[in-house]
Amino acid sequence: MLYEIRDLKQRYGKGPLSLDIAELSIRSSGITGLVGPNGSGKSTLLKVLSFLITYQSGSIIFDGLPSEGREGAIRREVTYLLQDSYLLNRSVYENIAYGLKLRGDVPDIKERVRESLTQVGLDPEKFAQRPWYQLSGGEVQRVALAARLALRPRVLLLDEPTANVDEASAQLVMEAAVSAANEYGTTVIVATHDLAWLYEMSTDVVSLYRGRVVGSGAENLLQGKWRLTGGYMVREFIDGQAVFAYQPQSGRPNAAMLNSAGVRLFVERPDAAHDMNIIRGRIVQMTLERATDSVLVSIEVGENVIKTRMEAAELNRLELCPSKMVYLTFSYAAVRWI
Ligand SMILES: Nc1ncnc2c1ncn2[C@@H]1O[C@H](COP(=O)(O)OP(=O)(O)OP(=O)(O)O)[C@@H](O)[C@H]1O
Repeated sequence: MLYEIRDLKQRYGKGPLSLDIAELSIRSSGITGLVGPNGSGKSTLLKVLSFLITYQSGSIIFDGLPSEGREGAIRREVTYLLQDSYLLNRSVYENIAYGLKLRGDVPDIKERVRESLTQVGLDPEKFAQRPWYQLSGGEVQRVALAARLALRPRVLLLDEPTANVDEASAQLVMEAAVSAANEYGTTVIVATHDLAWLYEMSTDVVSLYRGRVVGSGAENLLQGKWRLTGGYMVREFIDGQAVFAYQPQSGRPNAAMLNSAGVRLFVERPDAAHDMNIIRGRIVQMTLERATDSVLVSIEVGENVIKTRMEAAELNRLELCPSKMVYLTFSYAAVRWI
């Protein structure tokens, strides 16, 4: 494991806790996707992992040793790419060479710049001497990534790296990050809403909600208005369908998680069963998931998307494909309160 976090609490000023993580491990050379609604703490966690901000309590073990007192040294091994990158007011070449020159330990800077430009899909002959203002938004983001890859970082932290770039650039950014993990053993951690990152590229997924780690990604967050009716919790969707769950044991329910493992799909309406939800939805996406080698199926139900994993053979047997209507079943007990 590269990071081992225990009992970490972080808040900005006198505000509420923005991170409250009992335990989280991030393995070396993997691609970890961070997922969660806006404000759930993804960017804050990236900043903590890069030691750019401090936390109030808890501990982080980095590479087997406590991080306390080593923050400066760790910061040199970690590099951080934001959603919108800024380049120095110089050529592409100078932007990438800058960090290498600061380090002073790279014998062939020219070659390293060429390699990293090629890695992000930019032809060095065409791009190296271009000034920054002759680049598109997607190219700026790729040059910024190339500048980080050139450093061969131990850890590459990416915060919504493909949110504001064209589709081709987004694909190249993803591929470059994956190749850094595979070729140089870089540990990649990416905060994103992009399902392709999360389920095609990631080897691990961490789900955050209100600063806490609530699962490993394929859980479904059923936010919104739940009401208590006849001893059950009920959540109505805009299409008139409703989902039932047992009441939480204690405390006020915030949001509900439905683990994808509890969801089954049928083409024909299955028979009703005791304390079992049966709802209808449309398949909107199917993604081969690298980490598990199964297929993640996303089904739209009212204003929600519910995800479930299936074996490819089972998908073929049921002849499922995007746009097909299906029935989903899950027991009332499959809904967990967080
Ligand atoms: N500099 C700051 N000062 C005060 N509060 C902050 C600061 N940055 C973030 N927060 C708060 O910390 C919480 C977590 O925010 P964070 O940006 O980490 O979430 P996020 O999951 O990255 O959200 P998004 O997907 O919108 O980027 C939020 O409640 C946010 O308002």
